[in-house]
Amino acid sequence: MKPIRVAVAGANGRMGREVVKMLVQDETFEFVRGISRTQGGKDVGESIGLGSLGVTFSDSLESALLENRPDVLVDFTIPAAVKRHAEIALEMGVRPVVGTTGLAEGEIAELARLSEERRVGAVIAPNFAIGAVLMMMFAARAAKYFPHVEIIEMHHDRKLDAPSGTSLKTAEMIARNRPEIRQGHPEEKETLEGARGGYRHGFRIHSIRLPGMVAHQEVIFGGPGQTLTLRHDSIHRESFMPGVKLAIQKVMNLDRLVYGLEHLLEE
Ligand SMILES: NC(=O)C1=CN([C@@H]2O[C@H](COP(=O)(O)OP(=O)(O)OC[C@H]3O[C@@H](n4cnc5c(N)ncnc54)[C@H](O)[C@@H]3O)[C@@H](O)[C@H]2O)C=CC1
Ligand SMILES: O=C(O)C1=N[C@H](C(=O)O)C[C@H](O)C1
Repeated sequence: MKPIRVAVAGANGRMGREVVKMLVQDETFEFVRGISRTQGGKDVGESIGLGSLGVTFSDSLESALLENRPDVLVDFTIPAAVKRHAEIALEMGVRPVVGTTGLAEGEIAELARLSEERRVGAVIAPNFAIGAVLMMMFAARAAKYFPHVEIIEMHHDRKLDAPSGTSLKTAEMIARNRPEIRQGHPEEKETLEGARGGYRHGFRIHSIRLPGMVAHQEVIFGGPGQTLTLRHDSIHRESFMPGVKLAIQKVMNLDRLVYGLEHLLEE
């Protein structure tokens, strides 16, 4: 079997580095190009401490895709860049696997339309850690029995978007199984702005940003006389790699966009 040719946008970032490390250790993949903003021409491996890989960075996504013709583009960049990256890839027949968060619902819908139009598969997953995906699935299930719920997401303090993509996806999955009820006291008033968190689908999401953290989330359900807490912790970015690997493999056989790794897991 020919290896799957993969380019990585954001290959010099925290997640990008981990993805490159995973790709070069697995012979079913061929890492063909890194895309950066400022590292053009440099050897990716040397820049990220893996030693020479003989694969360079390009500062232009279009040139990288034209020159290297990857099967898949993995994107771990920034909210401001990801939509255009995915569009460029789809237009050039390259399957995007997107981990970058911060895409609005409407932007995901536009990418889904483009993917279907071009019949080029795509995966957008706000969280590639299988444990986090299970937590979201369990939360959706619990919401049938416990409609009162709040989410607390905790991340490192270099994160650009709040709330996290994971918490928004969790909220969306919970909302499908729960009527939109009013939670808390009907006359509740915030005496400190933001104290009750952000409101989404009828409940609250709270974001914590601190050094020392990686990615953590609690979904807390409350009912008469009991609470149920679901918690997931990514304590290292290697936690995301089995999911990235799965998405790269599965996207090869898709002809539309899949939003969420839960749709790619075996029953
Ligand atoms: N889906 C998932 O499982 C996960 C998603 N993330 C998301 O991935 C994204 C990246 O996270 P980190 O790696 O921690 O961030 P980071 O800041 O360490 O890396 C981002 C990299 O993208 C590069 N970049 C920015 N604009 C670019 C452009 N136009 N072209 C090419 N490269 C560009 C930056 O120079 C940087 O090296 C974030 O949105 C984060 O929320 C992070 C962890 C897991
Ligand atoms: O920025 C991060 O680090 C992470 N971002 C994703 C999110 O917004 O949910 C996934 C994970 O939580 C790590």
